[in-house]
Amino acid sequence: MSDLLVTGGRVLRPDMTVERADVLVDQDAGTIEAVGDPGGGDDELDAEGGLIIPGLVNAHTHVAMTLLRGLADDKPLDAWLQEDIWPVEAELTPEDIRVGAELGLIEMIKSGTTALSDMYFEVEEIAEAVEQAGVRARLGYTAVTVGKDDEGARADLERSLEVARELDGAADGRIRTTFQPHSLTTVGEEYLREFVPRANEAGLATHLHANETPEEVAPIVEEHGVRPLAYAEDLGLLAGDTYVAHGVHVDDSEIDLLVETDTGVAHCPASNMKLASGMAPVQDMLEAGVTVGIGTDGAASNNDLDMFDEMRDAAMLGKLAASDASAVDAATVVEMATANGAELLGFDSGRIEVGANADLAVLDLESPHLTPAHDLVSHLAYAARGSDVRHTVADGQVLMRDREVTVFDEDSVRETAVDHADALVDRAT
Ligand SMILES: N[C@@H](CCSC[C@H]1O[C@@H](n2cnc3c(=O)[nH]cnc32)[C@H](O)[C@@H]1O)C(=O)O
Ligand SMILES: [Zn+2]
Repeated sequence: MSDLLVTGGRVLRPDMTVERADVLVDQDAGTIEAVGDPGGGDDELDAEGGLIIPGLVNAHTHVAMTLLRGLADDKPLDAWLQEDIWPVEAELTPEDIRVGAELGLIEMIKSGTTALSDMYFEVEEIAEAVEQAGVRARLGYTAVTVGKDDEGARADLERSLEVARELDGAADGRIRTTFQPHSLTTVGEEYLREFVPRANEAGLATHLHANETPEEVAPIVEEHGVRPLAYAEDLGLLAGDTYVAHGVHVDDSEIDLLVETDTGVAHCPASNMKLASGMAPVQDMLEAGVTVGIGTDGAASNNDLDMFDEMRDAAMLGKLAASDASAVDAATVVEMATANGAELLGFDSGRIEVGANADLAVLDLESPHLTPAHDLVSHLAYAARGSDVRHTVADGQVLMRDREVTVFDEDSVRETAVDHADALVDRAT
């Protein structure tokens, strides 16, 4: 048996208290063996002057979109997707997606993220990158039917079912999957009526974009006479193990539906601000009992994958949306980015506790911007940055030690990514 002792630091416990403790990791089982003063350990990680926190969970992203970072900014969702993003994505090769995913995963590991929920295509490439990265992921193939003929539309949805079935449990169980209709407006009703019941019968979890912009809500209300999530429920989309990305424009009846159907929300504050999509009623959803996690969305609408940024954005935007400075407080955003995200993704992670998955990060506290340390939970939400992470561990394995990523050759991935991004833009323009 091999053990890893994370030693000399303080630990953030599930009840949001901080105590001085070491964490002993069972590397074979990939779980936390002891918290306190267990001693031992075949290997050690120095957490002196640091804080051990659960690895952050990015509940909604498109990890390979790192190659499109900074390519098209300052536009609303529809124009951004149709005029800029989709034409370039049409030129993406499997190799592009592989290196884009590797780059994104390196960025995540370097900012303390140990699990992600991803929506994209060429998912086999993303799965291989995730396997190498050592993190956990919910992956899937995203189906779009608008602009496709019947054959193309069906093939896309079949692919989404097939990928969800085939990749589930890959990478020793670190990879789980979801069925992924892109959204309620980009997949036609006839297709949703046919394929959603099939996904439910196969016991697949479902992840889709919903209620992101007013422009997406209006046509659904016009055509079906009901709010988008009522339409989704009618389609059977909320019957299974489902979570929706965004959930910005949800009314009280839809919040009730989310609670009744136990449907979670991946809140993406930076993307919602950047595309001017709107302000999600996060405090209302949390008070009603909805499980709300936090996601960065893709790097082209953020423009980074740093979950510390995202926690701060979630707190700030949540207060503004509620016109209440006490809304979406520091402890709440930390819980959203850890335990809630893990619950959405279905991983036994997101907390430093004996028996839980050994997914954790060690944060360096000895920096001017984290001094003094009146309240470390406040620092996590409002002052810390991804670059403060010293070590990252997932499934008991060290993915970054003293800021050195151990699972990829960072420089080589960065160089390859630049070449692929340049060639991609040349092809697309
Ligand atoms: N199979 C599809 C690919 C869809 S992947 C998932 C898509 O979601 C897009 N995307 C990224 N961010 C957002 C968002 O905030 N809302 C909706 N779509 C987004 C992303 O660019 C990508 O095209 C096809 O053939 O077009
Ligand atoms: Zn998205």
